[in-house]
Amino acid sequence: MTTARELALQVLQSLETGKQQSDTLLHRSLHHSTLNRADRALSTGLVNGVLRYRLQLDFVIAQFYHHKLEKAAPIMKNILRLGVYQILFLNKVPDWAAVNECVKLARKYKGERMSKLVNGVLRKITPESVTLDEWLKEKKNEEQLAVKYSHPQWLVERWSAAYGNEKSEALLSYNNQFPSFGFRINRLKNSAGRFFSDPAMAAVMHEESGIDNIFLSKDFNAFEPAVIDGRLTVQNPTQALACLLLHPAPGSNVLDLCAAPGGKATFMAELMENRGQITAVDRYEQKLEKIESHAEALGITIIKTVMEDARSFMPEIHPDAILLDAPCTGTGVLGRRAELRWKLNPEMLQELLVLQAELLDHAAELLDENGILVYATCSIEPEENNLQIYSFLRRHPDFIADPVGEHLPEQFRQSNEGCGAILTLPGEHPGFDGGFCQRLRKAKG
Ligand SMILES: C[S@@+](CC[C@H](N)C(=O)[O-])C[C@H]1O[C@@H](n2cnc3c(N)ncnc32)[C@H](O)[C@@H]1O
Repeated sequence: MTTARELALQVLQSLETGKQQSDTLLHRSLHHSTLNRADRALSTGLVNGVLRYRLQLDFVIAQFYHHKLEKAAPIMKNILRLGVYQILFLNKVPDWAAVNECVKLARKYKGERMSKLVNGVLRKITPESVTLDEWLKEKKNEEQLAVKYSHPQWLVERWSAAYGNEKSEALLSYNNQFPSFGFRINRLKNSAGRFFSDPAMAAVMHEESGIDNIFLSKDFNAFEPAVIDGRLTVQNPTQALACLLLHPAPGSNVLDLCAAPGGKATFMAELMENRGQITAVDRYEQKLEKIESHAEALGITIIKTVMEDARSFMPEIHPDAILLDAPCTGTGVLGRRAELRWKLNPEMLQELLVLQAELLDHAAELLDENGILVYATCSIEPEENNLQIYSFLRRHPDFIADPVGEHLPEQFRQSNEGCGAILTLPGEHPGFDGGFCQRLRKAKG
């Protein structure tokens, strides 16, 4: 039988070669396993922990491993990472148990000689023998932070430059915490009062997010049945802000240019009381199927999906409003997507900036006078957010920033009223991911 640690190792190994995300792989492996609840939680915690802390774990292993770690087989690195993660971060697992289990895995997958090597390295690693501060004290500040919070150094340097050292350290720390889930109550089927009059739902730990009909909870499983039957949608409150900024009226005609998997399209349909039309464009057929099944579960009938490149899509009539939730680096959601921080690089950012500008330019052409354009990202990089908008406004003097309006919670209205933009940094507002949204209006047709 596959143990919790072996399952975690298998998921980590699949990530080395495949293109799928860790949560998809974990979900699939757990679905087919016979592990009990505690072991499932252990596998999940190990995969997420090893992915997040990879840089720090490798730094620690390198102090005790007397060969070139880069040259070790990926499975050896992953077994060592699993061992060190348990020793340093999981207080409930005794060190000897962590070591023994990793030695067994090394024996099974790499033979006796490698199991001895794993044993030799892991036995030397204890919370006392790991003196990170001492090892790092000669390094420059950004390098220290990169290892301490296990983030790529180029990102640490960007955030220190953009937000200063203190804020940047708070962001790094937040990204290693277990974030809450946001749940949106489907107002087409329910009110918040009615939803929580169900004693099974009321009994689960949850808190208000500050946005009507959206609450936060760490307990995904307890709310899953309500997600399946369409009373709830999983949505972080930051994602909801972009829809509230647009706030389409019932009966209006909205174009959602990068729509899948449909979290925002379905929220806009709920705000529109399922009256009017939302054209949901995305490039990928499989992703559009997700919007369709999502809308069906929620009882939404006004979303029409279109598979096309949003840089050339031409609607039959000009819409009243466009939501452009652009592809982005996702640096506002690194706490939620454990491996994403290692997949990003500065070249990718440059490519995305070009794509975002092209999408914005095409969206601008599709609006008539007084048409509304809301641009959103789940990034906290200024180039993808306010700087992207400054360039857009320079290229399109017919657009102006539009006030954020009364549909937003008070805390987001205060300082943002005039500029029409909201930036949330991860952890700054409890439960809110990082992200950006901007409301623009075409002043001249
Ligand atoms: C940030 S996600 C959108 C999330 C979505 N708005 C939601 O709330 O669920 C960006 C989407 O843009 C799509 N995309 C990327 N490039 C595109 C393009 N050139 N044309 C249309 N869609 C594109 C991706 O497939 C992805 O689904």
